[in-house]
Amino acid sequence: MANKEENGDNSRKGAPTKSIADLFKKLSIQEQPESPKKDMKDYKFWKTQPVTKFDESVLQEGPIDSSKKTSDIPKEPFPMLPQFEWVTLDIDKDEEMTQLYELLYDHYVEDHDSTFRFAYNKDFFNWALKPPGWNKEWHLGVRVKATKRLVAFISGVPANLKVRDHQFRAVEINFLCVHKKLRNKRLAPLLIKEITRRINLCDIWQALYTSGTVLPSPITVCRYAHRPLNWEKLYDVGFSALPEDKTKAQMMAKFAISSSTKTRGLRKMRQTDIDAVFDLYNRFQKRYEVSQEFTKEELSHWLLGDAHERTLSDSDKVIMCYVVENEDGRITDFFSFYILPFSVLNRPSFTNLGVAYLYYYASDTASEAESRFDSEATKKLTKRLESLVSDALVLAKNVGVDVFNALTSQDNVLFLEDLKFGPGDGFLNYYLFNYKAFPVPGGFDKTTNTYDTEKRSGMGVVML
Ligand SMILES: CCCCCCCCCCCCCC(=O)SCCNC(=O)CCNC(=O)[C@H](O)C(C)(C)COP(=O)(O)OP(=O)(O)OC[C@H]1O[C@@H](n2cnc3c(N)ncnc32)[C@H](O)[C@@H]1OP(=O)(O)O
Repeated sequence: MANKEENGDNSRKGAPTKSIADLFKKLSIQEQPESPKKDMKDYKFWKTQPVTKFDESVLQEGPIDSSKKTSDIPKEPFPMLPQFEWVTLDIDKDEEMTQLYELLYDHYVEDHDSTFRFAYNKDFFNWALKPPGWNKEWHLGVRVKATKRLVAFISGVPANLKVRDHQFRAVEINFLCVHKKLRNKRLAPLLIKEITRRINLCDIWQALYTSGTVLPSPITVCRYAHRPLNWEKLYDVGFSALPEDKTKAQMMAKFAISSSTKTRGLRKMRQTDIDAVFDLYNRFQKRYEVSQEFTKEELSHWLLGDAHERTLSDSDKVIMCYVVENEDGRITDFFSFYILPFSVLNRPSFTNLGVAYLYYYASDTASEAESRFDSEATKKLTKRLESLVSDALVLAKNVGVDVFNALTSQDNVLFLEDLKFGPGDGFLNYYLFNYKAFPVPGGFDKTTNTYDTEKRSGMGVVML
């Protein structure tokens, strides 16, 4: 397993100042799960919301408050502070898309010395915010009345969730952001209440969201892992450091990636594969405790992107999906990853750092096994996932990705260590709004601080 040293934390030689784990932590994607949380009574906003309390033991799964009907929901927006106004952002308009991009670029991330930033772009937002059934009303912003400047945002997209045997309509909430100068003024609770109102009016009462911040109460916590693909560049931009006892050549050799893929029958997914991929996805995801039930149209969007995305060259794509077609023409596996680069500031030699995130995958391998945890089935699946994800690393590197990230969710812990993903320092909390659920394994063991290959994770959903 690549440890902190190998990823460069703490033991530094020369210029680099950050490690991969450190950087992603600073970018506030994550936070230690043990980070001090307040007493429940001090969550002035969250204690008023239908969420599981920290010390509450869940006896039965299901909605927390199912008493409300759409007719009970106010038709008018919540009152806004006098200098500000609500705005429903129209990201089909270039100007409004740019405002969103600028807000998030400057204020969403928290790299303290501002060397790296998420390089969001229009294609990414079109993919992330406009899946089938998207609702403009759920792209909610706040503007300064006098200048019309966009200073806060929150978004929701529709999702059908399955928590164990229960399926329900929900939304996924993402990109909550308040301008740095307006922090700690209770704008976030207002945004959350207003988006809840707009979603409730559509007769939807549950939501899934993730955050690095500890809130009442995570249903699971997953850990990030990082796999350097271009160690030398990561070193040059100050992203990775050189351990005292290693040479640059040794580090490059350690993280070397072959230039071609190995799986026979591997090719890009096409629209015509959707029936087979849909079937594979459903059979594979059934094995998890929390999953998302897609329509074929939704799955096409999430794996192939929208019509515009499909015309982009590989190096500009946001989402990439590959299938394995066997000799009989049957699709046996698929995997996907999405790309969200960082801008590198103050470094003349590089302007961008390619970052990919493992997304959905499925395999026929061992699918006939009665239990997900059957030992023979696990062995076979481990081997298969190792080959598939190795190929994903090759493909990502070929389109300019420098570091490949994965969580400990899905079945990822089966291959992370062997494929040299270094465990990150940070964690991602998953939350359900207005739904009580038993805890879900997150894929790492807090007591031994290792990937939990025994229980693995029950979280099948990948959030952006
Ligand atoms: C049915 C439909 C339901 C739909 C809604 C479902 C719920 C969706 C929930 C949202 C899911 C978002 C998913 C993502 O996008 S997670 C990404 C969050 N964004 C960032 O980290 C970007 C940088 N940070 C910021 O822009 C601000 O610091 C934010 C906006 C995060 C808070 O702004 P600010 O720092 O100026 O604070 P405040 O004075 O306005 O408000 C303070 C209150 O806000 C609570 N707080 C702090 N951080 C978060 C957080 N990440 N999720 C939920 N609540 C959070 C905090 O505990 C306190 O409440 P309480 O402690 O007093 O109780």
